[in-house]
Amino acid sequence: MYVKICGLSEPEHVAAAVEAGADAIGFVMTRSPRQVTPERAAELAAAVPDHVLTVGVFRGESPETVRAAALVSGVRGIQLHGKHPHGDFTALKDLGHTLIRAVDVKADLRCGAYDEDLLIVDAPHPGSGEPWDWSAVRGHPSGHWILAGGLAPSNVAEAIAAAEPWGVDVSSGVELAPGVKDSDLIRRFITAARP
Ligand SMILES: O=C(O)c1ccccc1NCC(=O)[C@H](O)[C@H](O)COP(=O)(O)O
Repeated sequence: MYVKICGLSEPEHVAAAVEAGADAIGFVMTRSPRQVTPERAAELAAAVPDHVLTVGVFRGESPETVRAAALVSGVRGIQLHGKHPHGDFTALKDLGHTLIRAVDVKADLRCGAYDEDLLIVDAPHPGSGEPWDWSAVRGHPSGHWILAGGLAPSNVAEAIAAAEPWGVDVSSGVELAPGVKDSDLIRRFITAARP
């Protein structure tokens, strides 16, 4: 089970996620309680070993803005939320980054339909921590797809059983308050996702 921990902003939580076995960690570089600047993301990403994918998270920015932030931060993955057209993915392809399309269940659920490498199927409000009917997506996405939205240590096993994803992604469920991560919750989430 591929596990991504999103919305990190402190070195201790980056270290906890890496040590606990996260496959990917996300730095939110769009409006959010978890927003970090590209420069701060660069500091955090510098401590991450190569086997863990560092991801910049964006929503609605132009490809030019995303490209600049990705290059300053040094992340190796780009996650686009919202109604980004296919052309935005095409415009970023030459970077060679792992491209991630993040959508809700009503979108095109074929991973690769927008030339992306990974697909995240999320709640309608990303980063809200709101659970949704994960079983509704079961059997619909194709390829490497990641379930997100309202996941937590207490429910991630249930969500995996309901949706049968390739991976899982969490933010609010490993926080004490919006934007305040907790190392113990990060460890518990990863253990629960990979029993
Ligand atoms: O985290 C945010 O605040 C955010 C804001 C704008 C776009 C995306 C955002 N987060 C993206 C993520 O990858 C979250 O991990 C994902 O939406 C799940 O969030 P949660 O329900 O809080 O676990």
